[in-house]
Amino acid sequence: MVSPRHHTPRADGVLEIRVDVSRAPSSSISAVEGVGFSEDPEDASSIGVRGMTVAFKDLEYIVKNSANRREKISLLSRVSGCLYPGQLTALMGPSGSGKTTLLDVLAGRKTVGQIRGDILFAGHKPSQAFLRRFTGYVEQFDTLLDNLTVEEMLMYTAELKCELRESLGAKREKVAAIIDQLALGGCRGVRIGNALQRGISGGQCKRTNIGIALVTNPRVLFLDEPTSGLDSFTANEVMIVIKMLLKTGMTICATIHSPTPSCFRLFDCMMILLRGKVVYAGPNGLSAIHFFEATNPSVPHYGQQGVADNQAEWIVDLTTKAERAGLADEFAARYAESNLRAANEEVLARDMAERQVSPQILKELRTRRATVTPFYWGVKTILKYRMGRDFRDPAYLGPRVMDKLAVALLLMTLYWHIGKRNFGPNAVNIGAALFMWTILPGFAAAAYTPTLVQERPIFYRERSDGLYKAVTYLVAKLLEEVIVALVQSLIMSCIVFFPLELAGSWALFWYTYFQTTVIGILLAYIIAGLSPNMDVANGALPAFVVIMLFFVGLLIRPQDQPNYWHWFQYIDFLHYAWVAQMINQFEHTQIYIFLNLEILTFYDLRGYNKWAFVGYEAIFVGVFFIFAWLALAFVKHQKR
Ligand SMILES: Nc1ncnc2c1ncn2[C@@H]1O[C@H](COP(=O)(O)OP(=O)(O)OP(=O)(O)O)[C@@H](O)[C@H]1O
Repeated sequence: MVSPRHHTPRADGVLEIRVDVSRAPSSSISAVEGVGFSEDPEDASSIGVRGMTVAFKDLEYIVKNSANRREKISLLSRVSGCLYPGQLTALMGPSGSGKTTLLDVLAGRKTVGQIRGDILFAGHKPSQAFLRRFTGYVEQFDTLLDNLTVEEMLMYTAELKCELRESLGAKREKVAAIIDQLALGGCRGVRIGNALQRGISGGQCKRTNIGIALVTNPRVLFLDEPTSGLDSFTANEVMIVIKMLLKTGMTICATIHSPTPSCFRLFDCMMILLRGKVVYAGPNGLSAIHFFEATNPSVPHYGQQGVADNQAEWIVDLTTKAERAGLADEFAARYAESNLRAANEEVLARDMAERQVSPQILKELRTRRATVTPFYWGVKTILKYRMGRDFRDPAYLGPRVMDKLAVALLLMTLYWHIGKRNFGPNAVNIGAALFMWTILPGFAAAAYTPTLVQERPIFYRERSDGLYKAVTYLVAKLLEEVIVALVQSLIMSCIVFFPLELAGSWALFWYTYFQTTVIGILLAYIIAGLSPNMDVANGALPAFVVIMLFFVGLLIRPQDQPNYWHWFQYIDFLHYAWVAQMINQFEHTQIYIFLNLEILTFYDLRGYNKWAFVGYEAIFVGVFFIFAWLALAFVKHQKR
């Protein structure tokens, strides 16, 4: 895109665009006057700059039309342009014009659709891992962990995103510098909070999100509506902070809908889209206004009475009205035929040419590793920052402990000393008590779905940022739950086993319950991973558990089940758990129930090894773990 430094206003106020291609940013050293930004880190380190030219040509983005799934539509049409180091570029246009779509395409964040055209970073096609590791993307909506303070959130990201060889001290210094740079010092120790429990302000949230993107010193920073939802003062404050980042030579591109005049002035260049087509690409401000006035004689003149009297408003008014009047194609055609476009194309041709870059940059551009920290480090860091806070949060512990405690107390009081009354019909009651004890972790698994479903935007953002792999997140979440389950199961099994005076091994009684809880957690993760939202998860989990209850063995004996349902008991982990508990209870007694049938014989369980059933159930831990991983890693609910 022709940079502002290549424009001169004429005496009559009309912008004359003089392109000196030989001086336009094009090679490894950009020719932005007076700045001398470099794409070579060796040079960069000496002058502290890190930008990179992003050139894109004839971009098309094709998706299935959501209004008619049999039809395909193009949301971007032949979009070409360039982003330069040390420059702040605005992507403007009315709502729905394709700004976020273009930003996502450039940043490699699209998960659906087909992209055509070329996108080059420093003249080279980047790997997907490069985009995750060396570019920053600030989403429109905040994706922060509300339990952490601002400083913890940044340290958490730094520990997951920076190379292990960087010391903790160096990461702390980096975070301190970011806090300073983003003027977050006043709230560094304040909890981020959420809509219900207020923490930091909206502007501080936005700056914390920017801080997260800055942790690894990105070469290119993409921001989606960085000022949306902020009052004009806070919006200006955030934009000034972004503008300051240009000092490092970073390449920055932000979508912006209706900027305040002060925000608008901070942009160096802009690209305006209408219905996915470029209608202007060039310097910001008067240059754009003069372009529209010169190419569309019918547009109201800037400064004319009754017309918006600030540049940003004039441009927003013009483009929005043009879009609503169905003039998007006409505006796009005028840009396509303009000298400005021809000049832009000439500069772009230079920017697209493959250039020599340092081996270090080439290595970055070709990297295949989006995540730099190893699996164990990821698990440790997630637990370090999240677990302590969660364990102190009653809203976290409550659903994991209280429901089980209530049922355990009910079992204790309802079946008090039942194990002592070892006669016929009472054995059926003992079997029922063991049944309730066995199925409790199945129903209680409902407590584990919300965390995964609600955290999904954060999980997707952190994965896109290359913080960890799906398996790291899964193991960390599971370990955190397993610690609670371990303590909870030890207490509950004592509350139930001893007051009921049950027979057999307490270890089996406890361990089977604990193992069933772990399988329940994994089942909840599978369902959370497959469900598009909480409503589906809430409906699916109890439905699945209820189906499993029928095949546990108590409600209908396996030998009485019709052949076509017989297979189900083998995939019902609760069946194995209950059988193990029943054998544990009755293997050394001979209690006769209906028709003088001994209880284990009645259920066809006599002669089996109880620990074998514990072992069969253990297979579900492995199988469900794999399913949970597949669901988290490959089922994409984010369609962008
Ligand atoms: N699958 C789809 N089928 C049809 N239209 C779609 C599809 N996906 C996106 N769109 C449309 O593409 C357009 C571009 O969306 P995008 O989010 O990029 O707009 P935007 O300019 O960023 O808008 P805003 O300023 O409101 O965020 C919108 O009009 C949207 O409705």
